[in-house]
Amino acid sequence: MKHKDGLDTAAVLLLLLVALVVMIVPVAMVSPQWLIVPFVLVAIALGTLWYMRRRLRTYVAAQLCSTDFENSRIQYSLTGLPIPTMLVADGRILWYNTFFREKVLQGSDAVTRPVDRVFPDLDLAVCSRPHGQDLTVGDRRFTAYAGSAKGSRGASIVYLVDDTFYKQTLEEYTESRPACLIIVIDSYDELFDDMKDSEQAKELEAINSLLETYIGRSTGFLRRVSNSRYIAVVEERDVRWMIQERFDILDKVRALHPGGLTTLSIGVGHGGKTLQECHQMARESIDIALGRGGDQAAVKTVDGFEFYGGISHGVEKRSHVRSRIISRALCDLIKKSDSVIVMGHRMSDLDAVGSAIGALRICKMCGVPAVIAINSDATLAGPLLKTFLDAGCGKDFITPDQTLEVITPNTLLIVVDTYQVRLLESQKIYEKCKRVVVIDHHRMAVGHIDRPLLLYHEPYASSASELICELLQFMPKEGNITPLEAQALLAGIMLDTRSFALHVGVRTFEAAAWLRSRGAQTAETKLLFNTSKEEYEARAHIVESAYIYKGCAIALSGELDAGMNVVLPMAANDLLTINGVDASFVAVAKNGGVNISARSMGALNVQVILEPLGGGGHLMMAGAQLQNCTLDAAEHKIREQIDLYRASQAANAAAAHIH
Ligand SMILES: Nc1ncnc2c1ncn2[C@@H]1O[C@@H]2COP(=O)(O)O[C@H]3[C@@H](O)[C@H](n4cnc5c(N)ncnc54)O[C@@H]3COP(=O)(O)O[C@H]2[C@H]1O
Ligand SMILES: [Mn+2]
Repeated sequence: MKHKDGLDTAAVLLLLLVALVVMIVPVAMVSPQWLIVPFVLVAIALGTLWYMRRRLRTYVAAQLCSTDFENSRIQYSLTGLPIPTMLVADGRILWYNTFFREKVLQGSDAVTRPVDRVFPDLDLAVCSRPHGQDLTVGDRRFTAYAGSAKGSRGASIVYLVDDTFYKQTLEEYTESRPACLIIVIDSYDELFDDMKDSEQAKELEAINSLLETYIGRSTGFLRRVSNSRYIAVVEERDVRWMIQERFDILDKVRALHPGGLTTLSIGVGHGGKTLQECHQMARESIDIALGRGGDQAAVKTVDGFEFYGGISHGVEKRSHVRSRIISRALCDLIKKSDSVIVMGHRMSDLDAVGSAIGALRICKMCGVPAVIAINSDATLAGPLLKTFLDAGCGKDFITPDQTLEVITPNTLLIVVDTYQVRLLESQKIYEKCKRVVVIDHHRMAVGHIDRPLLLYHEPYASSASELICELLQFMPKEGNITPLEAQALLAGIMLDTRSFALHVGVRTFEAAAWLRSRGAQTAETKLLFNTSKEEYEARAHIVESAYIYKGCAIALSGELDAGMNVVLPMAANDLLTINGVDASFVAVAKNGGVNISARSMGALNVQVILEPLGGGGHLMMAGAQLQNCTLDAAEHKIREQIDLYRASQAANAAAAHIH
């Protein structure tokens, strides 16, 4: 019936056309003004054609795609093929078989229509490749293959293989891969110890119901496995939205208390081959999340770790018992060694050298030969080193290369004040020493020393010197540190706490009091921080040039004279004393790169801000060294990270407001 309509229309149109031609010639000759009539008629004809194009197409399709093929062997061979097939020429659809009409076009017609209108995603060039092209039409999924049709010039044949089932299955497979989450309530014991049972129950119920709703959104389940620990097994699709929402459960739990008392840490393992592997990855992730101070999510991926959150202060969580155990274990390890090398981070500072001196004392008390490996020409602790050299302790300090000859398989390396391989004073020593101990207080970051024999890592301690003090206090009184050594350790603590202003806990004062009892003089210690007049001037100059951006002081400076490195961190400290400054960033050009020192009063986490730039450190003290970078680029990067940080802070405040 439809086809007949099409035929009628065509006949009518043809008649109209003939009538037109017959009319135009005499009219044009006699009275040209009447030419308007044929033009109107042409317009009507075209309009009708446009209006009827659908039916016309159906008609043409019926003519072309019918089952009689007097003229085409291609069509003949393709019609019987049980695969949807079409012929395309000059970007238009020329022909298709009945399967195509039914399966792909759902019974409608598309002959003569442009291919890119009917299938906007179809790319013939891509289809011609061996793997074809993925094509979605309606709710069906196809793979389209194309080839040139022999015998019909320039035309291509397009086959569509309907693999909806396989593609959906594959998608479902990837989406439903297992993933594991380990969730820990940070400082659970400290938090719940002083609470009444009823308060505990209320607190737990709030956390539980938040967690249950969160995991309830997923396809998986949640189990509490110990007082402070939960395990959730979910699917890849869930991890995706969790990452997309940047684990906002952290914010919700933090918002339970105005002061952010309750926080969570989450370790995520996904993408592993088995559930077991994912669980292992989640365990590694939670370790690093806790090692960085908690209140954050760590996700282990193939390329390493990614971190989300982590904007609040950690809660101090240490015990004397642990220090005693570590102290004994360290002594055992030292006594089992032929020799010990103590080493800090590159560009050693008072804390690195001070804690190294303390560690050296432990070795001496264990009766094992030991040295400190240090580059005395690249140090920020010049005055301290000089004091020791003047006191006749020169043989305790040797350059890293000199130690290489004496290293045996039984040499112990004690790394202090850093946990990162790339920041070590000497990579060579690290590579050569099989047995390593790490004593550090920095938040853990990617690229840390792998599997040390012993790890004394307390992100809540003020300094490495404080940690060493704790260990020394469990050693016998006789033969313990000398007054000069006590001074070195005190200097280390004072440096990292900015003279007891920041990051001090009860334990810091305990350590300082003990050092005092061992003969450390505060006034003399303070002298170790003195600088030359030139350094003082350079520092004042940098401070002068600073400007405030979103509550952060930013100062830039060209290259400083050699040996003036200490000016950079000192200027950053100075800037913090300005009213209304939450954090300071000082960037100084150095050997074609830029060194950055950042300090904060605690309202901002400068570690989080500098980590994307390849730096790190602490909540209140961080640094970064950018290679091949101009000052302008460094400034831009710093401001970019401040923007991001401030934005996430604002988002957090909003979340806290809702609760
Ligand atoms: N690429 C990177 N990746 C990961 N972490 C990185 C890093 N670059 C720097 N850091 C960390 O950031 C912290 C701050 O470094 P910054 O050089 O500003 O500041 C250092 C040091 O330059 C500064 N300093 C040294 N002598 C000083 C003095 N006489 N007066 C004032 N400050 C001094 O005291 C700070 C001691 O900080 P601390 O050793 O605990 O921790 C350091 C360092 O370990
Ligand atoms: Mn240090």
